[in-house]
Amino acid sequence: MLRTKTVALVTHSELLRHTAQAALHSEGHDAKVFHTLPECLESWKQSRFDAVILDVSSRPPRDEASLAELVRLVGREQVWIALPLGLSPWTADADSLGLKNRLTAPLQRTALELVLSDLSSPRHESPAPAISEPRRHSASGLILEELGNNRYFLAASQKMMQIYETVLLLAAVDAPVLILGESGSGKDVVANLLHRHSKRAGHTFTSVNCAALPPDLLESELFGYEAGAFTGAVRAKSGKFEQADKGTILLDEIGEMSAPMQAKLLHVLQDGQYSRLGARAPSMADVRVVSATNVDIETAMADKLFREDLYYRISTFTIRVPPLRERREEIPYLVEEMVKRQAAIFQRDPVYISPHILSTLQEYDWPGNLRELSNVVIRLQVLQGHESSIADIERKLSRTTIVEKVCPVEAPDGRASVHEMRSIVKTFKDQTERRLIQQALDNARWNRRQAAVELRISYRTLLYKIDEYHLKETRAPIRMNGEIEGTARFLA
Ligand SMILES: Nc1ncnc2c1ncn2[C@@H]1O[C@H](COP(=O)(O)OP(=O)(O)OP(=O)(O)O)[C@@H](O)[C@H]1O
Repeated sequence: MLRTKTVALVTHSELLRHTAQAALHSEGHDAKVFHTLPECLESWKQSRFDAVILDVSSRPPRDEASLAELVRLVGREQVWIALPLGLSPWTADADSLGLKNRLTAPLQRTALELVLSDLSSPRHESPAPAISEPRRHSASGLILEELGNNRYFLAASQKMMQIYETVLLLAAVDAPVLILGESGSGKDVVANLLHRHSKRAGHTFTSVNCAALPPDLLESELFGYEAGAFTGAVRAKSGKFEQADKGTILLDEIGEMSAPMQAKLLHVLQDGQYSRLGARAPSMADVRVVSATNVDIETAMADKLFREDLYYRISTFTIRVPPLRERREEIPYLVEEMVKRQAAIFQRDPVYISPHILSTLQEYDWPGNLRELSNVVIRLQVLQGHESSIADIERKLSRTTIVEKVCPVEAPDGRASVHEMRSIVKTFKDQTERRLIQQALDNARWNRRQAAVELRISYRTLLYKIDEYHLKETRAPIRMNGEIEGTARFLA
């Protein structure tokens, strides 16, 4: 049976205090919350706890001596430190004390769950160093795998960890895989990972964007051509299927492949043979075919835009990569990794990402997924964490909030028509205008001329607006003697 654990949390954040207590209690554990390290140390002397989480982002006073003492008493393995992204003096303390258990601030509930699952793991029965393996960083619970050319696969959410497990399973079988997901969500990365874990890893991984080329060009790109196969084909050229011999080919954006090309590809997949354009004899294709698309392939089939028989050929297994907005808990880890890599590229220190920026990044919906996130991180690195780097995102976020407030009910098809959008914008404009005018009038104690000057509109316009918005004096008028009507009566 799982033993109840007591986790000490050093934080200044009330929100985290509540989240942590709720998370720990719901799992049947105890939480002790302290504001400072000395308080935590003092309590340890009374009764011990199983782990300490130090939340540095809430800016507790820095206290190296107490931290060192706590680490000595509690044990390095039992201390987790939640560091903000980028450089922080606490990072140096954590380094010098050899603290390997690091979490990313602001702390999330999932991070607490990680600490708990780590506490329940066998390594805590017989303490062993928490040094991360090259691939799995058990302390922070993420998977980070290099794919070459500064590309990597990072998984820190349950959903992406499951994808990683699925990829390992599918890598062992040589069957076609179809990867679905929005643009920029990481389909290419997943295909690459699949290749690297397969027995084909020693051979080429290549990808072809099926939407980028017209059918004829795509055919020669995939299968190659012989000299003289068409005007301009001076020399023979190998195609991607040939170049990827014994390796893996990714047919990216397959959902947008033309009908004639779909028919040709189907033949290749059925017979395992392809022919260079103009060739007399076919060649054998020893290639694993992985396909990817962001098109809704089922709708494409229903609309007769995608062949059903081809679909069944390419989709023995299907992996759905979730959009970033469905795995927001991963954003701090992704940002940290991206910052680290961008800093190395720009030969600068990793930029400090403030908790405010990080929470903004976590709130945003990321229609461009990780590609968009990566661009924002580049901006942050170049502009040294200046908040202007995320001005666009903040604008889009506030726009969403306004629309949600003004039009909380979604249209049946989930979209708002142009007409609805106009009316939303007008409602919002009217509400704001009304509020501003009311405020100016109140400030001017309903002296209309003064309010008009303040609002920089004409007196006539103001009168018109008062009428239009049915504005009324909300304060009691001031009498000539300076007493407010009513108040004077009350006092009397
Ligand atoms: N799990 C991940 N870990 C680290 N980086 C990732 C991950 N997923 C995606 N990326 C990065 O995000 C960017 C977009 O990823 P990728 O090209 O794989 O997306 P995609 O779904 O294939 O996009 P498209 O549909 O536009 O081809 C790349 O820079 C990639 O390295």
